[in-house]
Amino acid sequence: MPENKYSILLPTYNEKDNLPIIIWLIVKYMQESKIDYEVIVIDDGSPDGTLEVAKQLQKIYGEDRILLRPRASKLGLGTAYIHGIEHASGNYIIIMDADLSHHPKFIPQFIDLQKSNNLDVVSGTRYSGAGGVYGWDFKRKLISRGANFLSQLLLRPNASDLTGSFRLYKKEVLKELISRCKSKGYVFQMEMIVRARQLGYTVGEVPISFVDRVYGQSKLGGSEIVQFAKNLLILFATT
Ligand SMILES: Nc1nc2c(ncn2[C@@H]2O[C@H](COP(=O)(O)OP(=O)(O)O[C@H]3O[C@H](CO)[C@@H](O)[C@H](O)[C@@H]3O)[C@@H](O)[C@H]2O)c(=O)[nH]1
Repeated sequence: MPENKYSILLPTYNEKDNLPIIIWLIVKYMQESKIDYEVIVIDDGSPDGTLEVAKQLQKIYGEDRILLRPRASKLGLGTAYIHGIEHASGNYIIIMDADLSHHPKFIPQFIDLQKSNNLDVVSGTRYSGAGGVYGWDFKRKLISRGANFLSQLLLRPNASDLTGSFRLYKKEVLKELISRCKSKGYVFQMEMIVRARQLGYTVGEVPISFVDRVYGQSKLGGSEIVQFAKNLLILFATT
């Protein structure tokens, strides 16, 4: 049987300070665990020069390990994932934020859990077991908890962290889920898990520590929250 390969998708928008650290950590943990991998950076025309930094990192770690799949302008997180998957050569896809809130040390744990249970999806959870959130102010914690509570109530997905985005998928499963998901914005992450459950795919969870970014800014604003509430209700009505 051919060896497994893991394609790690890193969507970036203004992450020039975080990118060298996250990529260094990914390389470290993948090498230590002897896991075959590639990192795909999907930068959306970041004005801070993220792509130039990514090009330097490609020179350091090699073009077979660090792939650049930039787009000219900010087209959003959901379509960035789709763009990355189109270029992924791995049979497994790992999706994570590039801002250091998702620590690469959890990747081998995701892989171990997937392998030992042949799971279709492994989702990082901040709201179960040893999982947690560090560095958020009260308002941001309330938004995240509120969003999770509301979605648990409406969708009953049997998953403890619906809004998180640190996940591992079998590539074929991810492609099918994407083809069925209609949500845009932050609700997209949620719909992926809901659809996975509906289609009978197996979902496991790994508790993760989510640490708020030190460099740069979150792209979550008031309009995203309003959009989230609207899209959640649409998802509720259509599932
Ligand atoms: N290519 C691309 N990347 C983007 C874009 N918008 C954001 N990103 C990248 O996507 C990652 C997450 O973006 P943030 O803006 O830092 O996310 P957040 O508001 O902190 O939200 C996080 O938490 C949410 C809920 O807990 C999650 O739902 C969300 O996916 C993310 O993990 C970062 O790597 C960021 O650079 C975009 O339009 N295009």
